[in-house]
Amino acid sequence: MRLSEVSFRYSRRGPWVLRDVELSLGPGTVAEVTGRNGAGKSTLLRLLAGIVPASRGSVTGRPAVVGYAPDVFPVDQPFTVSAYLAHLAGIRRVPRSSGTALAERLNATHLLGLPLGDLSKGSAQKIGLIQALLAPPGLLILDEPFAGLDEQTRAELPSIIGEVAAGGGAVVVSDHQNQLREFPGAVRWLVEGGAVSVQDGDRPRRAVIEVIVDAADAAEVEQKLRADGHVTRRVG
Ligand SMILES: Nc1ncnc2c1ncn2[C@@H]1O[C@H](COP(=O)(O)OP(=O)(O)OP(=O)(O)O)[C@@H](O)[C@H]1O
Repeated sequence: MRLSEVSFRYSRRGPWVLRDVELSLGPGTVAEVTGRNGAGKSTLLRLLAGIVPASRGSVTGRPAVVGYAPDVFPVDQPFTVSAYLAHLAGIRRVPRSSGTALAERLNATHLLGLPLGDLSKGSAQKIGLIQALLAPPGLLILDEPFAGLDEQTRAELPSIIGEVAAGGGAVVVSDHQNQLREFPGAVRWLVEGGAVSVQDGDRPRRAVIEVIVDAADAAEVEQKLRADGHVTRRVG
């Protein structure tokens, strides 16, 4: 996917939020978007997701399936969580069980029967994340996903991001707390003064190794690897 000379403003006479942005995003790339409050991180994410069109320039090569979790998930919809996820599963042509499986993984099964309007901010954030992951995304965009989440879900997020990337999806995460700083292979985009600069840093390249362990030890090994900052994924 490529952004060429992209500029954006919210209204015809409004101030430019982003100017002449040049970015490319390959399959399996994880990009962390940083910048001060109001710099334009959410705007850049909306442009990438296709929620808003570029005012000037072009956005090309956007993958067909985009999962987008906004910074504030809109809960003013008259559905229960499970009806909402089932409805979306239908639209995205994935089994209804996808939502339930993700709810289990993200410790959200207790939310399934609740009306969307009754969700707390953190719970709404979780459902926003689940809906973004319902169909395996070619592009996953997470706007400040760490902000409202509980500790357990927060700890799970790097693995989820790693899995999407390992499957060839690109992932863009805005994160002003730099929680992905240590994420192996992530690139950093700094939004500042309307420009987006790619921060190279000395990040090690990512490598994937397969480790086969006794099933009985799997949870313990996984926990140790994660504690050491590695991204793990159960296969089979
Ligand atoms: N819907 C909108 N209409 C008009 N201006 C907007 C809109 N959304 C954001 N802006 C303006 O665009 C600029 C960039 O906002 P944006 O939300 O993209 O920044 P951000 O870096 O994500 O900030 P934060 O870290 O506070 O979420 C700000 O000046 C903001 O006021």
